[in-house]
Amino acid sequence: MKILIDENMPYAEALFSDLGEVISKPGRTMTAEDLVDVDALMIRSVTKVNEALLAKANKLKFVGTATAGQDHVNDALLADRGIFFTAAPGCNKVGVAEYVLSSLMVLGQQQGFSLFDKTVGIIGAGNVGSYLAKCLDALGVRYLLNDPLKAEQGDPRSFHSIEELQAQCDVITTHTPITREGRYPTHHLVDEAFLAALKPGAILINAARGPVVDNQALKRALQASQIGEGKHLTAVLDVFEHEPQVDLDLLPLLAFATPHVAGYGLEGKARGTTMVYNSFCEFLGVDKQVEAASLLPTAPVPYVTLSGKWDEPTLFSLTQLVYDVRRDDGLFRREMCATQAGSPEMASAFDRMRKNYWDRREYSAITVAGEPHFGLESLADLGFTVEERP
Ligand SMILES: NC(=O)c1ccc[n+]([C@@H]2O[C@H](COP(=O)([O-])OP(=O)(O)OC[C@H]3O[C@@H](n4cnc5c(N)ncnc54)[C@H](O)[C@@H]3O)[C@@H](O)[C@H]2O)c1
Ligand SMILES: O=C(O)[C@H](O)[C@H](O)COP(=O)(O)O
Repeated sequence: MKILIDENMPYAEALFSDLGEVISKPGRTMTAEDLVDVDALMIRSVTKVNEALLAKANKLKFVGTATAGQDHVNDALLADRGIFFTAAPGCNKVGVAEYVLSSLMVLGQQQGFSLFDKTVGIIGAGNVGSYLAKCLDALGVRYLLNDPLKAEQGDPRSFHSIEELQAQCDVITTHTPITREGRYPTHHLVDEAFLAALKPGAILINAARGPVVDNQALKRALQASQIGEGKHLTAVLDVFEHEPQVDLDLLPLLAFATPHVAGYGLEGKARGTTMVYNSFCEFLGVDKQVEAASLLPTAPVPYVTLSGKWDEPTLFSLTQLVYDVRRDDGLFRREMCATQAGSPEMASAFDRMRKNYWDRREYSAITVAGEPHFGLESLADLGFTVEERP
């Protein structure tokens, strides 16, 4: 059996080699030719599964994407051809939420505000949005949820309109799929009118899909904001319209910019790979299942002892010890600015940074020890492993 995998899928080569012959290729440039005689295809978001890719897929029975987003896969086409399809919903929700928290805490330090005083608007209350809400609950930070689809499905949480978010929220963060049809399309959900209705000083974060935000409208709004016209806005983008190409006029206007790595924790990638692996084993009727946690190394700083009840600066230190968005932002800007807009070198640099991504961890990789009254419960709710000491 031949199994074709994206080379940017940690742990996949070792796991899938147990089940067949593994061929590993860059996901973005896979072609129809690569699928000749291939039985199973394991991908990430950069491989478009469409008519063109499947044109020579004479043996394909299974496609697995180790990602939450599924917009790169024509699932109706796979169903038509009787090809089994599976994804990894929720695999990287923790990483994305920790990306948002890092961005807000660093911005708080730079702009002189406390996250605890802010109201956060979460657009899209699925896996990522709900996990972020859980983290904000742990910290006691106010938030409003917007998700008309969940509201219509009878989700018992309290949902708010976009207008309510725009009027009340200091931060708006998008966690929807990219959709162009239906009653609630998300393509350019954040457009000129959306931006004009934000509170002065608002922060916008997009770690969903690039085209959820109209990048040209955002650029105009940020340019106006910079020369003191319009309202003062701050924007953080992990995803871009037309990536791996990046608008070099937009880049300097962003507070933080990263190459679609918000969900790139080692845990998230291991979960994505094992979810697809486990599903493939079930599909084959093979009695094997792998726990993502069993694949993970110990974190570089696995244990921290608190000397007292944590406060905001301690929370900053603890969370940034795991993930500081400035690390990715700095490297990304250097890499992008060394290339020409629209060039193949820019696309290569974008993908290289993702392929060679560092071993980022989630809060759970650190055990925080302290006395019971040090506020360990909220840290546990935030995702840290905690150890109570008498
Ligand atoms: N940057 C990254 O690394 C990264 C990582 C994970 C996911 N993502 C992206 O984020 C998206 C969300 O991830 P998830 O795991 O939470 O997906 P999910 O499917 O669990 O949740 C998406 C939610 O968005 C809601 N939604 C759809 N259209 C909406 C609209 N118009 N307005 C408000 N809400 C709407 C859905 O009802 C659903 O509850 C993914 O589809 C993917 O595109 C990016
Ligand atoms: O949808 C997701 O899960 C993420 O956006 C995505 O997986 C990011 O990583 P990639 O698949 O592009 O490597």
